Amino acid sequence: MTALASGTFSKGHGTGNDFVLVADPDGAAPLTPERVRALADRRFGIGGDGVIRAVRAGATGDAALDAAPAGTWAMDYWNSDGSVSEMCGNGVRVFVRFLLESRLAQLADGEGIDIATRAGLKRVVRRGDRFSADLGPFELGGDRLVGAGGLQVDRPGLDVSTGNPHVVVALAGDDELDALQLHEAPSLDPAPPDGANVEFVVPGTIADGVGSIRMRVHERGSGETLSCGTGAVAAAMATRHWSGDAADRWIVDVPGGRLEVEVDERGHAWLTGPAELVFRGEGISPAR
Ligand SMILES: N[C@@H](CCC[C@H](N)C(=O)O)C(=O)O
Repeated sequence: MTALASGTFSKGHGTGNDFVLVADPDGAAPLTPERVRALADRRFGIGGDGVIRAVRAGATGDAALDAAPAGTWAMDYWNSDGSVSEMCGNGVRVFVRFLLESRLAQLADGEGIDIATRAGLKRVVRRGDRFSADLGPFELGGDRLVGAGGLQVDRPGLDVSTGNPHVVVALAGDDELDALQLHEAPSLDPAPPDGANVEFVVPGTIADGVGSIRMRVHERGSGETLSCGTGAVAAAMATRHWSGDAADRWIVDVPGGRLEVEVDERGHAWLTGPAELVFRGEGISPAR
């Protein structure tokens, strides 16, 4: 078991999707899979669905992040199992909150900042205590069969890319959603080459141009989580597609709270919701 190394960290979450955040502006302390697993461990470490390093583009040691203009803040996102992902919608909003609270950036209400991610530059705008992220254009793909604990028969799922891969499955109603057992990863046939996050949704009503859905998610690299921002966008955009593009605004209720998704005139999907920091701490060296 790799113990925690010394250094300060923050713990934050967006609708219960929780992260350990560390600042490493000059890229002096790159993350490793072992260190990420130790930090994210809920019993032997701090605990989180993911670990995020704040580092300046040009110093990240990762070609996809270093492609951004030098000096841009880069979100080096890792899943709790020690794998990296291209993008995290809740993470990028919590990341900006972390930059502000750590005085690494300043944003007045309504102002935005570009953040480098492995899926390209993402603009995050402060709206009071809430943060909106422009996740850019999304892409709908083909179908694949999805099986999961509690589902009587496999269902078709729609591939959606929001920079990272998702498969969205529509269920018949709340009973079916509540009966799902997601401690094991859903089966995907055919299996996507890089794995996928899987969202199960129950479409609700559409009124006055606003649709609503309930969602549960099994995340690639983290298991079932209370929320997934890119997953909420994927779920809303799949449901929008199934509805014949009946609404551009969607309310997404997840076990950890509520997120909003809106498609703008350029076809970009915006994700809005809370971003909280809950504590800051000091790691203790294993040599102590
Ligand atoms: N929870 C995140 C997504 C994190 C990455 C995901 N598990 C993956 O591997 O793609 C979100 O809020 O988007």
